[in-house]
Amino acid sequence: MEKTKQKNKLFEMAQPNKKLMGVAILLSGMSAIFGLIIPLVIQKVIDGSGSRPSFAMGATAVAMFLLEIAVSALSYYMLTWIGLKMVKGLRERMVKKTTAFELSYFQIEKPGELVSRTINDTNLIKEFVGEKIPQLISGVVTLVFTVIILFYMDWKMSVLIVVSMPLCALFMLPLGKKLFAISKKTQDKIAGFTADFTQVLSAAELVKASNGEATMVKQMEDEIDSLFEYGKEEGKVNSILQPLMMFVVMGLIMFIVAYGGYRVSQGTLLPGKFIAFMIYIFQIIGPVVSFSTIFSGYQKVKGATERIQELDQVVTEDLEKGKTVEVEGKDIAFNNVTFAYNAEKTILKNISFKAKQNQTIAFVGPSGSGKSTTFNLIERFYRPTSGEILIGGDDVENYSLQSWREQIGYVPQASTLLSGTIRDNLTFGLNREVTDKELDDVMKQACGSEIVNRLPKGYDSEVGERGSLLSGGERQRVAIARAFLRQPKILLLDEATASLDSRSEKVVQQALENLMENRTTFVIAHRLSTVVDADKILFIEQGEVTGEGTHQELLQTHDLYREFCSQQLTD
Ligand SMILES: Nc1ncnc2c1ncn2[C@@H]1O[C@H](COP(=O)(O)OP(=O)(O)OP(=O)(O)O)[C@@H](O)[C@H]1O
Repeated sequence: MEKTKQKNKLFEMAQPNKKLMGVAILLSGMSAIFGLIIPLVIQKVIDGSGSRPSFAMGATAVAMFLLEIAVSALSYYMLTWIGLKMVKGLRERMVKKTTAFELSYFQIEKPGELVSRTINDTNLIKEFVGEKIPQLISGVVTLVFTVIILFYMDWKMSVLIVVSMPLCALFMLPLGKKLFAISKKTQDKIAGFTADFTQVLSAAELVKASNGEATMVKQMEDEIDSLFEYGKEEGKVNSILQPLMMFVVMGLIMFIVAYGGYRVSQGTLLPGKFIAFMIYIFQIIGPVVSFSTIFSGYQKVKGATERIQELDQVVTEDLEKGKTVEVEGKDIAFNNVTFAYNAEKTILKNISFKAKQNQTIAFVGPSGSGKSTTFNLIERFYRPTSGEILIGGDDVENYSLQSWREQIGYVPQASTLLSGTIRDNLTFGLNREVTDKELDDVMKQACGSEIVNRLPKGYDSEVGERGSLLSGGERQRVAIARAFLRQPKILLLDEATASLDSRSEKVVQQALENLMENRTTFVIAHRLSTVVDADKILFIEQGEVTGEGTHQELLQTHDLYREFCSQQLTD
């Protein structure tokens, strides 16, 4: 029961072209039948009533042979195509699905696991559909027809073969099962290895700065060692399985040759029939041997499908559900918002505040008090556990995520860029053509014209992996220009602490001030000038707003704020 369910799911997920698959299967069966006719023709040619082998018979054998090759090639190609198409569909589905996962998934799972599922697991499925299914179909057809023909030709010899088949299986089955167990462990290990290795590569800076190379190499070596051990185990089983299979098959053939030879010498079996019989035996050896690999292939595919299906359980975002939001002229408010990432700890407790259009609201407070979490809620990466976020008095949940996020420009503390060109980074996610004039304008507003002028290829210069070819200040300005290009109504700024030198900082600060003009801005403030200029400051301690007002008001009423200003804020 379970088996059928899994298989159905695979086909449901990958949606193969059923008609084409039917035709390919039919062709595969036909090629097997052509192959079976050939020995019969050969028998007729040899035993044909004492006369010379006829030309027509010879030509028929050759024609059958050519037909078998042509039909089998066509069916093989069609099934490979179907397999590839299934993998293409599965990969597209997985990429679409994984990019829609809620942010929390990426904060827990290792990205390498996903990469392994999308590449390795789907490849297993392709191999199964493209190689094992054709083998299975032509194998079954060949086996069934061969057994019928053999019985028709000589039942005594056929009984010998049919009885010995299950005996072969008896030897193979336990070894096949062992092989499956090893291959499953290997697949899991490969996924883990991919995950860890991807992580090491993406944290190269940290690894180098902490002299962590040796530790990482050691960790990778351990994984490579266990893959080596599994490989050796698999090799051992195979090294027994292959000769054993050969031994059994050769034993069977020798027995049949001896018995058949004896019958020919006694005159109870015609030589042509004997040769045809032997050809049939050779024809079914392949399929019988391949059944064991099909069995283990199916088990692997089952594992792969299960892993892919697990992804269906992950919660995804529906970007388009809801009305299109219009922010112009509306207040943004938190109404008694409480939030917890998990059951262990409540991070924000009953937060309420209101930002009028184009006001600047600054969040100040000790590290870990929940400032970035507030941003996460405004971006709607997470939902409040209770309470609501309002736009013009209406719950933001009523509006589509896509239209909401279109209204928000986010400039993080240390801007990470995508690998690609400056143009790619500026226009990323935009669904329209952008002219160089527009890019010039936004780079100017972001005080970044000189970055583009300096680079030989201008906007088409590569920024390197995560923007590593640019300086921190340059990356910031590209990120600010990106925000300008979107013309967002709401701005989320996470001010840099001390990562930039004073000249860069001044330029970046100027760019940010340009950006903040005529936008409702929420800023995690680390600078005195920002809090002095802010319309409202929210002092957050352990997830609670303990002070609210202008800089002057808080200076007078809030002891910790006063202390904070003198110790934590720069300039
Ligand atoms: N994805 C997450 N899952 C679980 N807990 C989290 C997650 N992100 C943050 N936290 C926890 O939530 C609390 C508030 O974190 P947050 O990043 O909002 O603080 P912050 O005020 O922005 O701190 P900082 O000024 O140091 O950036 C911290 O205790 C943190 O450990």
